[in-house]
Amino acid sequence: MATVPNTFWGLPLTPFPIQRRRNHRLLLHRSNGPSQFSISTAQPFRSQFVNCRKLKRSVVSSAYITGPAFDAFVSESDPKFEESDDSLVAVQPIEVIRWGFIWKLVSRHKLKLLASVFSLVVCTTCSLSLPLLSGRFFEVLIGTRTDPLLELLSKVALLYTLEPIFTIIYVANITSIWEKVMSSLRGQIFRRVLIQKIDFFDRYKVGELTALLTSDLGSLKNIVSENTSRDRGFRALSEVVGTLSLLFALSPQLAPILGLLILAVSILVALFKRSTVNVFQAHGLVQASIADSVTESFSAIRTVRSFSGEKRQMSVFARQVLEFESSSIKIGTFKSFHESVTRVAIYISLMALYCLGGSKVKAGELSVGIMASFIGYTFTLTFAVQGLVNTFGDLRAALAATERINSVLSDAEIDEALACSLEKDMKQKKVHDETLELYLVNDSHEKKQSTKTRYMSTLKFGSSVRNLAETGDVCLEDVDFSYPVRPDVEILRGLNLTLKCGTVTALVGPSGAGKSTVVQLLARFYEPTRGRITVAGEDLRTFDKSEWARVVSLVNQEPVLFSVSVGENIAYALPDEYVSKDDVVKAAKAANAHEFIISMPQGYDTLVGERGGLLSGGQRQRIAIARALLKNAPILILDEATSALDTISERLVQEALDHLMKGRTTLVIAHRLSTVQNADQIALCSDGKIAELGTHLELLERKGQYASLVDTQRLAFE
Ligand SMILES: Nc1ncnc2c1ncn2[C@@H]1O[C@H](COP(=O)(O)OP(=O)(O)OP(=O)(O)O)[C@@H](O)[C@H]1O
Repeated sequence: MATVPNTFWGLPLTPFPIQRRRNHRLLLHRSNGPSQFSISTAQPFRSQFVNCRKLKRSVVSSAYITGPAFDAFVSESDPKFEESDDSLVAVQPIEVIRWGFIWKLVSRHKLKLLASVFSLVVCTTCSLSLPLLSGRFFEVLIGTRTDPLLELLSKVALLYTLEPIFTIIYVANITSIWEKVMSSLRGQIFRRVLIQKIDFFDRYKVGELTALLTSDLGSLKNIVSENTSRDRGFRALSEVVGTLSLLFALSPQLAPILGLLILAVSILVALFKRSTVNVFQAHGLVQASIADSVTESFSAIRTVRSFSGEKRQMSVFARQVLEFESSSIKIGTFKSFHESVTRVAIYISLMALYCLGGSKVKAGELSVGIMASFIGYTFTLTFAVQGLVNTFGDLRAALAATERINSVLSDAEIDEALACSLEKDMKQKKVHDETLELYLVNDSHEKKQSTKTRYMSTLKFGSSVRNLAETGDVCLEDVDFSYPVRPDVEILRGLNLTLKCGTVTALVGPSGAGKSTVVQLLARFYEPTRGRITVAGEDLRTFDKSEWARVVSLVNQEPVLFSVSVGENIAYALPDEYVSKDDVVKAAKAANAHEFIISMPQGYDTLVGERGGLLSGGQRQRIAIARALLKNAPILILDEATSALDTISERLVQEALDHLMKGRTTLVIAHRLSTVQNADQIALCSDGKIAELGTHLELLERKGQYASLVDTQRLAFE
């Protein structure tokens, strides 16, 4: 990684408008300095897509289509529906956390694994040798054994020295392996959430999704990180196995007693495991809802304040905390009950050992030393078994959490077109950031992967998408649409609309008519349930999704900014490319944003706060416009601001928008008369279709819905 001094964004200055620099293998990273970014040169990605070249090419004429199979407009053949084997594989859900996958991640660290196993064996051998030596020591003291005391003591001292040293080696290695596995899993889960279809985000709350990556994954992490001590996890398991083997070797008559003890405890563990599944699952859900409630309260703090809603939020939070409390108490009760029963079983076994072992010693069938060792081993076994019980409790919680993660992130909900685009981008090394190595684990079902890759090979991307978008009309043809969360409510019904290349189309209509829905379809957040969208006559679904995102700029009424600096927010226009400070400044100037940016304390380095909360509405708008200018996409979708901007701010925003719209195929959800009047065509959306289409004067003359909207000022005209 090299740091480029004296430049704000790190690259030589380039003329505006911004040219897309596909050859640069550079990415921005925030460095410590106030006004410079360090640049990482591209690291070659270890390709996870080894199957790509081996693909059958028999279906290259097909395209990957995420819409319904019955779409009569899709002329090209689609392997998803042609090849029954592959299609079956494609719809089988693959769990994001599978034991096979975890093992694959663990086995990447063979040396550390070997060191862990070796140190575990040494630690266990040391621990298990001590009761044996104690028995001998006892026999030497009472004179039944003649071993030199010093030799015995030095053996004990050696064990006391080795055990802590190998404990360090064991804990350090196993922790390091597991933390790396957890990082990969975190990455996989985050990626899996990111590539879900948009309606997934309509169904799950942010808090619930956050909980998957925090508390749920935390439970999985605890299986190892909370179980590295002597009386937990693998060490406990190895001590149980080792102790039992030693006991059987020392006294085959007494060992079954302790064997019974283990059996009793194991049965209890199994019963505990079965009885607590639901309790742990419910506990996880309550925990997630607490996270959700906190996120919601704090992110909507201004709304809470404005309604004096603090008491209500406190009451909602308190209800959830009390639920959490009662579920935690329930779990505690289960644990305590289980612990007591386990202890009773152990005490009974110990009593049996004292009685039986004592009588054998008295009868001369067992030496005092072995009996003493037995008592020592019984305690070792007691602690180890108890530790195992606790580990099983953690395992239970981890299994419940894993089940929750898998059920939420079933890959049936993945936006396959987006997933394919992302994979292709990484395959073609368009994304250059060594931190992304975290995601380069081939977790896919191989057969499914090859099906996906075949789809990928048929998508239009790169310059072909850009050329089509720059030269062709965008047409919505007979589009029907229902939101997946409400499939029975038809929002669009046979909507037809052509956005002529390089012109401005104003979309107007009453609230709830479906204007924003049209925008969401054009942005490909959703796919039409019937009909199609074409660009220069080509079905949009045959386009690579990421490439489509690169040729469309969306500017919302209330743009959301990231909680980074102003400059970084503008540079987000080209997230995978290197952006020079000059490019950013030019875009900001064209968006009438430069003056207010440089008047801020740290200029372009000023942080904008969460969701841009430290800026005014007009400033946020202008930064969003600068971002769109920098993106320089040929298609522009604009939701005009209705918020009460002051006159100066509104003029500045309007000028910036005029600049932005120039020469682009633009769809604007229009709220201002000036925008509507200046548009090349006006489309009136009503009842899920375009009811009227024409220029301002044409539509006024028609004296239809548009004319009455203008009369009643319901377009929020100036
Ligand atoms: N994510 C969603 N899931 C389910 N239904 C939705 C979703 N978004 C919008 N709707 C519904 O779709 C219908 C059309 O909404 P849309 O936002 O497209 O209207 P609009 O014309 O843009 O309205 P406005 O001018 O008030 O913004 C509404 O009835 C709305 O409730």
